[in-house]
Parts: sequence; C-alpha cells; structure tokens
Amino acid sequence: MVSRPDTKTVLASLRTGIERRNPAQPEFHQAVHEVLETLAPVLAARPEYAEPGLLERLCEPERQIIFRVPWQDDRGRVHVNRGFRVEFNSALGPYKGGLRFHPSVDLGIVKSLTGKGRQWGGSAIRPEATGYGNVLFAAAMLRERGEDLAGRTAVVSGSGNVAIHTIEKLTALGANPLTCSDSSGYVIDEKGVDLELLKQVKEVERTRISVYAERRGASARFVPGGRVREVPAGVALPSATQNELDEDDAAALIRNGVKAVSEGANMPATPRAVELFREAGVAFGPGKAANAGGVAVSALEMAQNAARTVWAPQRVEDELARVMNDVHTTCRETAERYGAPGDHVTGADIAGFERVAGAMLA
Ligand SMILES: NC(=O)c1ccc[n+]([C@@H]2O[C@H](COP(=O)([O-])OP(=O)(O)OC[C@H]3O[C@@H](n4cnc5c(N)ncnc54)[C@H](O)[C@@H]3O)[C@@H](O)[C@H]2O)c1
Repeated sequence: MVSRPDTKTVLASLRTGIERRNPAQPEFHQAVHEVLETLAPVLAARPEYAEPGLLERLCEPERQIIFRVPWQDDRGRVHVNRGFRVEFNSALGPYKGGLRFHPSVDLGIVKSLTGKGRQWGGSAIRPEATGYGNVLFAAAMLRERGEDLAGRTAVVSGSGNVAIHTIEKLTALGANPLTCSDSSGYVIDEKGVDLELLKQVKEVERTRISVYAERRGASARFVPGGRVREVPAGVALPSATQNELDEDDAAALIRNGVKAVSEGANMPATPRAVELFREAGVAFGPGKAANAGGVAVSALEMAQNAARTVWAPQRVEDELARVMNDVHTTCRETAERYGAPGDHVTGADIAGFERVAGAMLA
C-alpha cells in the first residue's frame, strides 16, 4: 500500500518547487508562503483538495504577458519601461485588475497582487472604496470584540488614494487619524489630519508631505525619515506600499497598545510583523479581505451599467458597507470553523481557497 505524504510535507515540497520555478520573486514567494501556511487544516480535513494537482495549478498563473511601455518625459526624451499583466485564475469568472505605476514593479510583485473572487467584489477599482472599505473592516473587527472605532486615534501611512480615503472615513466615523506619510517621512497632526489641506498638497500640488506641516500650524509637525509606528494609537491602517511595516514597527505598535491593524495596501506588513500581531492578540485584517472595497464597488458599478441605471452615492456606500460586513463575517466564520477563532488571516485564506478550489474541481 502506498502511504500518502502528510500535509506538512506536501506543502513544504510545493513551496520549494515554487521558489525554484520562480527565482528572484521574493514578493510572490511571500504571498504564496503566507497562504500555504494557513491551508494546512483545510487540506487535512478535505484530502480531495490535495489530490488533482490543484495546489500546483493554483500557484501557477494561467497566463503572463510582458510588454513594452514607451513614454516621453517633460524634456521630450523617450524612455522604454516594461509592463506586466498576470492572469492568475479564471475559475470564478473574469479576471479583475488594477494599474500600478512604480519603479519597484516587476513580475514577482504583479504576481503577488490583484486575485479576488466574486464574493469579494468583481472587476476594476473605484477611488474612494478601498480606503472606506478598509476602515469599515477595521470597525467590524473591533465590534466583534465588543469595542468601537469611534473615539479612537489612528495611524495611517501613505498619502495617496487609499490613505486619503481612509483618513476621510475614519473622521466620518468619529475616529481621529493622526498621521499620513510619503517616502520622505511622516506628518503627525495632534488635531487630526485636515483632509482638505492633505488633498491640496498631494492631489492638487503633488508635492512633499512636509508642505502639509508647514501650512497647518502648531498642531502638526513633519518627522523626516520617520515611521508612523512611533506614534501611539488605537488603530493602524498601513496604506502605502508592500512590506512597509516590519517586526520593529509591529513591536512598537503593540507596545503602544494598538487594538486593530488593517491592511489598506497590499501586503504592507511583513510575515514576521503579522506573526507578532497574531501572537499579541491584536485584531489583524489581511489586505486580501480588508482592502477588497475597491473591487466590490467596481462590481456594483458593473451592475448599474448592466441595468442602465445610476445609484445615488448613499446607496453605493450602503452596499459597500454591506459587502465589507459580509467579507468580515465570512473571515470570522471560516476561522471559527477551522478552530482559529478571531484569526482573520486564516479565515480569509481558507475562504478564498475553498471558493476557487471548489470551482476548479467542479
Ligand atoms: N487604489 C486602490 O483602490 C487599491 C486597492 C487595493 C490595494 N491597493 C494598494 O494600496 C497601496 C496604496 O495604493 P494607492 O492607490 O493609494 O497608491 P498611491 O500611489 O496613490 O499612494 C501611495 C502612497 O504611498 C506613499 N509611499 C510610497 N512609499 C512609501 C514609503 N516607503 N513610506 C511611506 N509612504 C510611502 C506615496 O508617497 C503615496 O502617498 C498599494 O499597495 C496598492 O497596491 C490600492
């Protein structure tokens, strides 16, 4: 009789194979590793998932396209960059995507982003929804523990699309966002970030975040090269870029009593930082669930287009709130079902996996 290798051995050999086949793609390795780690209980409970090469297929994109992006700078010089499109898995229907323009972009980063099933939303990205949705997810995690977002201080990193709308929603729900940042450092504003001034500096004038502090007056100061972890707060919403929050940041946030951390950016917390939050019992919202608001509103937009109707903004916001609550409930219930109550990382990974794996097997 041939004995089956145990789940741990299957996952370890899969991981080694993926690293060998995809060299020099650390973000992709990180994304795969994070998910595989949480799948052990579902593979042990449902051996059929391990049989038909399902995991191997899930970890290999259906198609990858690398293409030329010529562009002209302000002096009229032409540059040639590379673009990447990764179509990972269409088992649940059409691919969903976004656009990222950044010097760090390569194939490994693109492979680590973008895949969300229909239960998380749908196709492209709408501006306010990712930040709004992340705040709603953080609020749901706090509610689950009998706590409230209103009245809490928050640290937000970044000052782009996600950060700005995160700050807007925090303020609307009665929390106090104290910080925003860019790659030059961060601003702390004791009175709470002034959204209009931030938009003027970043969206209109497109200048450095230090200009915000120069104009804001006594309540704000700019900390060059600093990291928002230095600021004590009840909630942290990293909303800038991948791997911006490392284990030292996590330790400082935990020491300062953070209650909830929710990822607005994709993979902003390093694996070790996530581990520390989970060990410390901090409510942690993984980006694959917490920042799904953008794709959710895109799906709502498609529904309106198909019905040739336009919903009032409030209706879209109400729908977004419903979707984010559903995403949170799915994470919570799945985590409970697999013996990890309160662990939204496990809940999000297993719920997403079950959905895609089920469709592929069918
Ligand atoms: N826009 C969306 O709807 C959406 C949806 C899901 C996930 N995301 C993810 O959220 C993140 C932010 O997206 P965005 O649309 O706001 O991008 P953006 O380009 O509008 O903003 C990024 C911000 O991060 C800042 N930043 C970059 N590197 C930094 C660093 N090292 N330290 C501090 N600040 C830094 C930039 O100055 C900028 O303000 C990305 O990881 C993106 O993939 C965005």
